Amino acid sequence: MSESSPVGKIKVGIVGASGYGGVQLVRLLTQHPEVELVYLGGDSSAGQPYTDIYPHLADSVNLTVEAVDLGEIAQRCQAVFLSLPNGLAYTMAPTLLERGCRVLDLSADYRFENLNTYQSWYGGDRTDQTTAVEAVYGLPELFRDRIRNARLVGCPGCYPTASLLGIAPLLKQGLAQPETLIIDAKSGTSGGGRVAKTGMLLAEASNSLGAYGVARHRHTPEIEQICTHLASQEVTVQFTPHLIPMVRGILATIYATLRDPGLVRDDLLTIYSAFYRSSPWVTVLPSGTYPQTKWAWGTNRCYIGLETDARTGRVVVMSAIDNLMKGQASQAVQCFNLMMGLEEGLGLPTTTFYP
Ligand SMILES: NC(=O)C1=CN([C@@H]2O[C@H](COP(=O)(O)OP(=O)(O)OC[C@H]3O[C@@H](n4cnc5c(N)ncnc54)[C@H](OP(=O)(O)O)[C@@H]3O)[C@@H](O)[C@H]2O)C=CC1
Ligand SMILES: CC(=O)N[C@@H](CCC(=O)OP(=O)(O)O)C(=O)O
Repeated sequence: MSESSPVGKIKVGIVGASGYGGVQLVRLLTQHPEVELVYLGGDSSAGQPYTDIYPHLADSVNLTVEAVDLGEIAQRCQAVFLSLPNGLAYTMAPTLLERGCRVLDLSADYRFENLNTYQSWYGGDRTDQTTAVEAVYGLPELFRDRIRNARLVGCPGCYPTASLLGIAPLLKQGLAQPETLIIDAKSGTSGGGRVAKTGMLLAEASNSLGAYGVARHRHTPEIEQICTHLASQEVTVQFTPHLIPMVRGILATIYATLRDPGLVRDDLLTIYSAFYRSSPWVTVLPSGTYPQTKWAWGTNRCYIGLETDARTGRVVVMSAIDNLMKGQASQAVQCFNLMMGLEEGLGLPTTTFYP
């Protein structure tokens, strides 16, 4: 591993720099006051100057994408972000850790405590059990202290981030019946990544709305794993994702039956505000205000609003994030800040462009 640069900045690399996660990371890390971006890696883009892929970054970055060489990466970088399709990070992270790098994986490879769960949803042949057990789930609002001490962080999926931040106070404080949880979530098309897919063509996705992965989306076990941890009992959830014709953003609408049907909206808002008192990136909205995904665009924020329904005894929680930011890249930088002993919000955009 290389020493700190002369100016004392942390040398950082990104593998998967040409993708949507990669380009968010480039934007954030080139503006981060404690980071020197020294390495960009990829596969089909290897050999290309980065600004041939993203000309709008011509004034910010002067690097060429390189083929992945783990020894070379470890020599040049103190921390590495892996922004790759599922199933690749686990072939790279053990070597990078062994050679002294901190690793932040944006894929699903290091999100699961139990590798059997990973393999039954994602396939693959995992032999990195020792590495996987040391990984920390990168949701700072729930696991801040563990992330501070981690060498390897498995950053959450976009739907799990929106869902879990909306659900956490309900389960942690025993306010809702866990078995009644239903999550109805909508995502913009950038959630599918930059790789060409027919369903993401303008002609297919625009002016249309539909569910997919019903009762079998791979974010279900990820959400259930953390819900089980929060509730201290086995939790299953009904999770239905939808593709919505917008570029960025996720809105998760969460339904659950309250244990005490006498609880009203303002009681719950008080509890939510207290729960997130030390989490400045979660904004609990005032009574009667429900979040819009547009408010979170380009920021690391999660906006939460809620309502109770005395007729059904349910609470309805609405949670909005930018899938590429709090749902992916900026959350990874938030974790990086914690791992490196920096102020948690360093270099993270706080306010959206609007409208
Ligand atoms: N998009 C989203 O909203 C979210 C995505 N994620 C996760 O983050 C990860 C990245 O997603 P996203 O940015 O959307 O994906 P993209 O499809 O946009 O980008 C994938 C990147 O992986 C690189 N890559 C693919 N195969 C290899 C390989 N064998 N070796 C080196 N590089 C390779 C590609 O490089 P090249 O172009 O050079 O081939 C490309 O840069 C995924 O695991 C995704 O599930 C997590 C949360 C939210
Ligand atoms: C709209 C859309 O296609 N979204 C993606 C979510 C991508 C993501 O965050 O998934 P991982 O990080 O767990 O791979 C999907 O549903 O597969």
